[in-house]
Amino acid sequence: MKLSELIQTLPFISLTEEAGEIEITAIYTDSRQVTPGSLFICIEGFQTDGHLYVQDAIEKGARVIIAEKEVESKVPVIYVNDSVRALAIIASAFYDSPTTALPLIGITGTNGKTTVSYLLDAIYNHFGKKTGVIGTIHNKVGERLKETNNTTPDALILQQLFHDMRNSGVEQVIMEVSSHGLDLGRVYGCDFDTVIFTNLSQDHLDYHKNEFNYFFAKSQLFSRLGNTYDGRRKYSIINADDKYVGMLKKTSAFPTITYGIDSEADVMADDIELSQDCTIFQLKTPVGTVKITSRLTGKFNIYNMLAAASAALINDIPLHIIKDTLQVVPPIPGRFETVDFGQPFGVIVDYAHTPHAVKNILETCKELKTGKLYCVLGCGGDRDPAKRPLMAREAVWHADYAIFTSDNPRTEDPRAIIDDMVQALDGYEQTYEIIIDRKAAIEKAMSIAEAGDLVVIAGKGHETYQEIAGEKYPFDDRIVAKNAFLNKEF
Ligand SMILES: CC(=O)N[C@H]1[C@@H](OP(=O)(O)OP(=O)(O)OC[C@H]2O[C@@H](n3ccc(=O)[nH]c3=O)[C@H](O)[C@@H]2O)O[C@H](CO)[C@@H](O)[C@@H]1O[C@H](C)C(=O)N[C@@H](C)C(=O)N[C@H](CCC(=O)O)C(=O)O
Ligand SMILES: Nc1ncnc2c1ncn2[C@@H]1O[C@H](COP(=O)(O)OP(=O)(O)OP(=O)(O)O)[C@@H](O)[C@H]1O
Ligand SMILES: N[C@H](CCC[C@H](N)C(=O)O)C(=O)O
Ligand SMILES: [Mg+2]
Repeated sequence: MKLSELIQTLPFISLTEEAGEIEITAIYTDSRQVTPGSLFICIEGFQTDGHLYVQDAIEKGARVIIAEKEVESKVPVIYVNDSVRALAIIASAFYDSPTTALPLIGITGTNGKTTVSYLLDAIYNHFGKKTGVIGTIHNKVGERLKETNNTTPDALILQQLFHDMRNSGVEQVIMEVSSHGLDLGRVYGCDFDTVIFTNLSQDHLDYHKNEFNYFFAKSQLFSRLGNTYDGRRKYSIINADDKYVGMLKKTSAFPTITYGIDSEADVMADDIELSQDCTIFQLKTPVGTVKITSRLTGKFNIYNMLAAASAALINDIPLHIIKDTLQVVPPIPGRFETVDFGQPFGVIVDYAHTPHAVKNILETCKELKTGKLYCVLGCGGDRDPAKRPLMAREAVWHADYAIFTSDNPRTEDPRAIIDDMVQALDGYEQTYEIIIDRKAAIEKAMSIAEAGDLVVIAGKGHETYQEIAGEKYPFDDRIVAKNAFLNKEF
């Protein structure tokens, strides 16, 4: 594509006629990947600054540089005031604005995004639509799975994915939109049709600094709905039981549908029965009421089902398809995943990594066990330290006994993370212990649990690695628990 076409919507750019004719073969933000004939965009990051790698990019064949700060270059440089926004505009243009031709659902909120995306994927597939999914566990184009580093990838990867989806005949895209994704401009240029809010509670304060900024980042998904008034039907779907419902309704540029259990809402759940392996409730919608028996457990999963059902209904998926799907959809990997290897007690692996999620999972489990409730829990390194004591407090408040251990320490000292967790647990010393090594902590829980007890292994869910001192090692809570039990002597 010609450079002049790629940058035509960037403000205040003047190009010589000759430069405008340059054919751009690819776009990169990482100099290490640059190929001949490409355009390199300098992005200032958290670890380093893309402006430092201009020479590297040129040596590898970059023909044009986009920069925010002055750089030395023998090839044309286009200066912009916001490289991240320029990246989104250029990537969208390079890949022919794929989201204008792809119905796009965006899901945001502290907890539940992955679960809602799985549910919607299953509903759309059951309805016969080919889907694309972008989220924490993987990205998916039809049946093809692609690995991912981020819940919401940067604009370049996103537009490449959308392009791939459009070329592969995807009819519906379902995407998790993280607060980082919104705040760091990764979703500039995405034309959302339906946006969903699950809930908001404490997380990521290391990045956002306070809850208002965190909320503001999330709320952008709702104001961003208003990008185009081209006749496409657009809706926001909001949790009526969350304290932010009022503010989000005001922010939303298009009609709002609410869902809830306690507050009056358009889509509601009633007559709820929870057990360890199923959930029963009446799904009440403006087009009828149906009874749902789902394999997803926990009150919080009813909210996830309501969110998915609301988004599907408003997009004309018949209620019977929604019901049939919710009845058969299997538990989401690492989300309230029951691990059964013949042991006489229950084991649940769950991705709870916020105070609210730890509280929810343990409150649900309290109702489901007949014996004691154990919780194995750690907190991630290089992530919001403010949530650590709150997560630990929820664990000792709601479990009979907690074992505090490592999650992904990343670049932090594992012991220091646990010290942060236990700093405000005076008076609870008899109800927890510390075992830094996660495998040993799980083994301990497996060795003390007895018939009727329930062990919740929280924080890592589906993850198949543990990141220690910047290195990723194979680690899967489900396998470690199983091996610990099978090697156990009774
Ligand atoms: C803190 C953060 O968000 N970092 C993201 C960021 O990386 P960074 O800022 O560290 O990048 P950097 O290493 O400083 O590099 C700056 C620039 O120089 C370039 N560079 C670098 C070296 C070189 O030799 N040549 C070169 O050109 C890089 O390609 C980059 O363009 O840009 C990368 C590419 O887009 C992201 O993958 C990376 O996410 C990291 C992996 C991360 O852990 N992010 C977390 C905090 C995150 O975003 N989480 C959210 C929410 C999760 C949830 O709750 O669901 C998510 O959406 O994943
Ligand atoms: N609707 C909900 N309300 C509160 N907690 C929930 C809800 N749904 C899931 N959880 C809890 O949060 C954990 C993570 O769920 P899920 O992966 O669906 O959320 P997410 O928003 O995608 O998280 P992440 O931001 O890390 O990707 C679950 O394992 C469960 O403990
Ligand atoms: N998306 C979340 C995942 C946290 C999972 C937990 N296992 C950790 O490593 O902290 C984050 O990046 O904050
Ligand atoms: Mg997720």
